[in-house]
Amino acid sequence: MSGTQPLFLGLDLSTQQLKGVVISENSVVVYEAAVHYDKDLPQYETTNGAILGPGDGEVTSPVQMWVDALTLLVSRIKESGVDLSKIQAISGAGQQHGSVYWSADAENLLASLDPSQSLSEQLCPIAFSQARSPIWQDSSTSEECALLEKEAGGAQALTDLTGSRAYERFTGPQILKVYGKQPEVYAATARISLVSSFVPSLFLGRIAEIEVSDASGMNLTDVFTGKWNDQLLEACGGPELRRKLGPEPVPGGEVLGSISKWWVERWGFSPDCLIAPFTGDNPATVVALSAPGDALLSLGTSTTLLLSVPPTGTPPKRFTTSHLLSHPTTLDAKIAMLCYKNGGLAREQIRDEYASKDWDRFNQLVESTQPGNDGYLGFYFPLPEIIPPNVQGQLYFHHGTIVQDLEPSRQPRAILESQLLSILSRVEAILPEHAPPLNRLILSGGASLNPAIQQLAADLFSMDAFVCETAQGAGMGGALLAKYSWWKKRNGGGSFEQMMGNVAIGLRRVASPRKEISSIYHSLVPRYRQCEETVLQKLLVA
Ligand SMILES: Nc1ncnc2c1ncn2[C@@H]1O[C@H](COP(=O)(O)OP(=O)(O)O)[C@@H](O)[C@H]1O
Ligand SMILES: O=C(CO)[C@@H](O)[C@H](O)COP(=O)(O)O
Repeated sequence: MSGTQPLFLGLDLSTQQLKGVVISENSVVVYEAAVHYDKDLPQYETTNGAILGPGDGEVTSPVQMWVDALTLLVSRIKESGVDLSKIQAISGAGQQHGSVYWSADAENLLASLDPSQSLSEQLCPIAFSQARSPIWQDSSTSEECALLEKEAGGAQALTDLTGSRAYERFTGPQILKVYGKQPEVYAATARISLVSSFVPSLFLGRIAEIEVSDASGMNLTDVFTGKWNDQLLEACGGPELRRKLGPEPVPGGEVLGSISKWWVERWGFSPDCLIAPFTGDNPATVVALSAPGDALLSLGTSTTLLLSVPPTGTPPKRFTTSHLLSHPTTLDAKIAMLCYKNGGLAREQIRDEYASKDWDRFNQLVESTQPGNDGYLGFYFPLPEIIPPNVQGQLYFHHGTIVQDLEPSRQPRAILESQLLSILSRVEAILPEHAPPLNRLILSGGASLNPAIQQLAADLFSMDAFVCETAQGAGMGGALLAKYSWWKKRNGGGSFEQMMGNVAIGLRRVASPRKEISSIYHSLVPRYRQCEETVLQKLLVA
């Protein structure tokens, strides 16, 4: 497959799957594949890629499952006919915030991998001081968040410095929990990786540097310089944390090194294949699919709204209710983000309960009801939510008054409308003053190919909605970052935009807003806000 031309591999180790996108030099998708953790690796007994508990709010994933997923994915890519020796560079993305704890043996083991044995056999469990990694769905660190905000001088002060107030899922509070509550694990931990720096470590044969944009989801860096902040490091892990995290974060598109011998000898990769830093799945999607003026709605396990903030002389405002992230390839640019935990899985629960576990039936019900749902609104938070923080449960309203029940046929529309109205009610506030007005809605992630969701999103945000040729926006971003590292090495430098040149990633318009329906949604925002106030009073869990 793909003749003699150079290929680039982008991986995305996300919540439910590990995905891979192979692109050609002109950025066309040559092959995509995925390993679904629950289905393909059932021995790890995950549900939607994760394990809940044993502690309250704890959510983890087995590190060995991710190691096995990587080799299974590479075997699928190879079996499909892709010539692995043509892959010039590998980069990718990881679900944000999750952390991997390496033991003191890890560096040596990674450096001396034996091609006659599997990665899993050689690394698991000995290379890790914790067999399970806390992931972004974890909400067990409220105590640590309060401590960190106090240390930083309050929630706003921490937000001004790092781009976010302390969030339970952010890696700083997660590390503080290990430091404070499992001192023996902390002491046995030589290095800590993000999910995004864990995967390139397996390719490099050494522990990889953390990438600057994903580092800004830790509450440990200055969002403007991209550097570790000593006060925050000390607060989350004492004097040893700097060493455990490794060097200062690196920008995307750098060359970290070449692929290790294990991959060359066992799989047939070229010894010259470059390994570039992986970033977070959300920043990777921004890099691949959007520009300032786009609202990017990622509909994966989480639902996230991402805005690319162009460089400017004035630093953008930081809000305690949203995130500002460093940008993977442009130090002065930023990414504004809203993230919801109850996204895809909450929609799936409604599909299973009221639409016979079938998306077509779900869509029929959406289409058989009217925009605005005749005054009904539903709020759905099976897991403790991020926005609004720490609410859990379900609540229905009719014209702003709580009602006990909602007809089954109205449920699919109710969940879509309330999830998206939550974003609409916030998006204006997080758009920085100097950013261009929003004029395109880009959809990505598993639900982005659903036509009922496409139309409802276009109507609700009053923008044309577009999708990419692949729903794997983060994998595509990874592949482009891989190509960028290769291109930059060949050209002796240059920006990501220069590398992209005139080759725009193909976006297809899938829905256009209908004016009369958009105005119904806009008029619903005050009512939505009023109901959300009630939700905060009734469903707050912490
Ligand atoms: N036709 C569809 N309509 C709505 N949602 C869908 C559809 N197909 C898949 N999904 C959703 O996509 C989600 C997975 O998306 P994906 O972007 O792969 O997630 P992640 O990257 O977090 O692993 C699933 O939870 C599923 O609910
Ligand atoms: O926590 C966040 C962002 O802050 C999540 O968006 C994770 O990055 C997981 O992403 P998906 O697996 O849902 O794409």
